[in-house]
Amino acid sequence: MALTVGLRPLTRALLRPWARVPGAALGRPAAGSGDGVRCFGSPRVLVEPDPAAVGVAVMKMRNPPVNSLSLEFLTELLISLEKLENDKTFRGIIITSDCPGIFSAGLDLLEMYGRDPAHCAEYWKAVQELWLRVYLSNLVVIGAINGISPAGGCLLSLSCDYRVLANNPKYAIGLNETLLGIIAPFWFKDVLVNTIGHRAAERALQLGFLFPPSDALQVGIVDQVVPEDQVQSTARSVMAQWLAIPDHARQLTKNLVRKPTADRLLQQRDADIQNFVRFISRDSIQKSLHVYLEKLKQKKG
Ligand SMILES: CCCC/C=C\CC(=O)SCCNC(=O)CCNC(=O)[C@H](O)C(C)(C)COP(=O)(O)OP(=O)(O)OC[C@H]1O[C@@H](n2cnc3c(N)ncnc32)[C@H](O)[C@@H]1OP(=O)(O)O
Repeated sequence: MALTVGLRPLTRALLRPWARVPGAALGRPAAGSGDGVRCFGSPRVLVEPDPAAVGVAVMKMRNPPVNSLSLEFLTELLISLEKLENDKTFRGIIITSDCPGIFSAGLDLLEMYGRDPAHCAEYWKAVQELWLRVYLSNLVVIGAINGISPAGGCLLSLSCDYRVLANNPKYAIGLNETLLGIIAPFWFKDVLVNTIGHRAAERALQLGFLFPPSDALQVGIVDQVVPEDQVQSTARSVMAQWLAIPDHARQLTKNLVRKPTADRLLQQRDADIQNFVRFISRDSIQKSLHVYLEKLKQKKG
């Protein structure tokens, strides 16, 4: 899949420090790992082969405190995913979090608040890019959702082929954009509609529902809810089932199902960026973000 990234300077800047992280150089055996065992990643994205499953990589997101999807973090995720996609050793990835109780807090509000239009445009391009990369991946992508997953975190989860959520009432998942006074873009909406159906998506989106595990399972925004200590093992068993299907048949079928949705964005990426920049730059939207950020701060104090 040839995707235009437009992130090259940042990508290059990010690649350099990796070489300085012992055992973290992409595609090279890690220090302390056995010969030929690939263990790679970046400061915020830990990627390791699953020791219990051949051809499976576990990608752990580690951008504390809440795995918010900053531009740097998105870029690291993109690079890791691209490397995995190109590494014929791997047929599947399990995406999970290294931040206790939080899968991902979604898009980084500080990338959208008080920023100039050029920054917002670059940021949105990276958000689009991550979605396309995960959604259209040739690999089997399983989400092992071990924490709360609002908005952009939910989109990332919805882009996986299968979602396993830990059964903890704090771990809600959903597209809660309206609660922030912002609007989920059409492609977020499309993915939700594809997953839970039109009527359920209509309610969930307008009301900004964050579904706790039992409701999430009932509405179908996740495929399975399991005790917290079984999330990884369940993801692994599900992966085995998906990997039992010949890759070419599964990949072409995935493409058949997902391409029309992806194409809707691919056909209007620039317009989508411009819409985002126009929308997010409005005074009223900046005020809403300010209020929401203040609420997050006050919650603490
Ligand atoms: C047209 C626009 C389309 C946009 C589409 C998608 C939008 C999004 O994805 S917007 C992001 C939506 N996310 C949320 O609503 C989640 C917000 N966060 C929370 O509810 C809580 O932080 C969370 C439940 C995830 C974790 O709670 P706690 O463990 O109690 O942590 P804190 O709330 O104290 O947060 C720690 C620290 O992180 C900052 N934070 C949290 N979320 C974000 C975020 N999404 N972006 C940037 N920063 C975030 C929070 O403010 C705290 O910062 P400090 O006070 O500086 O420590």
